[in-house]
Amino acid sequence: MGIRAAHWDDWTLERLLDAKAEQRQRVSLVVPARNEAATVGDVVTRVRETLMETVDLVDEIVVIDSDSVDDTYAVATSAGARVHRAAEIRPDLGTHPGKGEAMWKSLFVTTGDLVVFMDADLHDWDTHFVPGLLGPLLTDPAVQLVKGFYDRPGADGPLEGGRVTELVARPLIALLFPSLGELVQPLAGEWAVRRDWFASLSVPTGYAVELAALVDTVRARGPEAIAQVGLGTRAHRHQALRDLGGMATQILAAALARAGSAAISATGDVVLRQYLRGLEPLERAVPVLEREPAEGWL
Ligand SMILES: O=c1ccn([C@@H]2O[C@H](COP(=O)(O)OP(=O)(O)O[C@H]3O[C@H](CO)[C@@H](O)[C@H](O)[C@H]3O)[C@@H](O)[C@H]2O)c(=O)[nH]1
Ligand SMILES: O=C(O)[C@H](O)COP(=O)(O)O
Repeated sequence: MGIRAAHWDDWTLERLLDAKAEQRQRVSLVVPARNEAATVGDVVTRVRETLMETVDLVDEIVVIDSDSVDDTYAVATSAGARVHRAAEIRPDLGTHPGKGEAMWKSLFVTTGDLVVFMDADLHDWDTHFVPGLLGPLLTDPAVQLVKGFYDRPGADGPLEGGRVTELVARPLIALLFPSLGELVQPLAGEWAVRRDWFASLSVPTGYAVELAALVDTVRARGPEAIAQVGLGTRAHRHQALRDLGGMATQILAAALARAGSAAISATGDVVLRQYLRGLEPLERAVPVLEREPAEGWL
């Protein structure tokens, strides 16, 4: 059996609420956010109103403020989230920049048996993303990790949007991890996982957290431990191509480390040289560090 695919409305909300109550599962929504004051309030408010206050699907909404220098903390707090600064969570364990770091640290301040991750920069999305991602976890005990997928509309057709997906993640999967080849959006920031499983994984501190979790899950538990759920359409803020170079470097580092490359050290920074014009390089230090499984400290 390969990776199971489903659609978000394959389960009624009532069925998911019943399953959650029967299994006594708690659900945490975790939103890692760095400088997302413009959009994080909407994400928090809509999920709180529809899935926490109207029904009992989500037990807590936790925003992890990832070194923001804007009003992310205040906006998310006003919207009704519990907000933690990543650097202030378990300071004894040190602090690193990055999205994966924020997600790893979230394990120390959340209580959900099931953890749903959502990006904070969404501007075309809906609250059905959350029950959709919970569907396989609440109805199939073999599933450990659920990825969302969606159409990413763009001016030049459906491949537009997802530059790192098309140019880095899919080629890596084809070459090194073909059992993940059925995934429509392997890098989606909207995914859900059983707490115990995520806590058992090594977590890259940067943007490779998604690919690493997929590779480690399929290797340890097989494709039947992963499900993907169609969520409709999603649009987000786009990063500059130059910044995506850092993301691509992190994803390549995590993938090559898992392929056994001795050239990859999971401890330091990689220097990425980019050129705006002429021979003068713009150097950027890209962290490729990984956190050891959180379960050792929980
Ligand atoms: O240091 C950081 C950087 C980003 N974020 C947050 O992480 C989310 C996604 O970041 P973004 O820069 O918008 O990522 P994308 O360019 O959209 O990258 C896609 O691909 C990445 C690689 O798999 C995933 O991590 C992302 O979730 C997915 O949206 C947003 O809420 C950010 O605020 C942090 O919390 N800390
Ligand atoms: O999935 C990706 O490749 C990244 O999120 C970048 O997406 P974008 O090209 O739509 O900005």
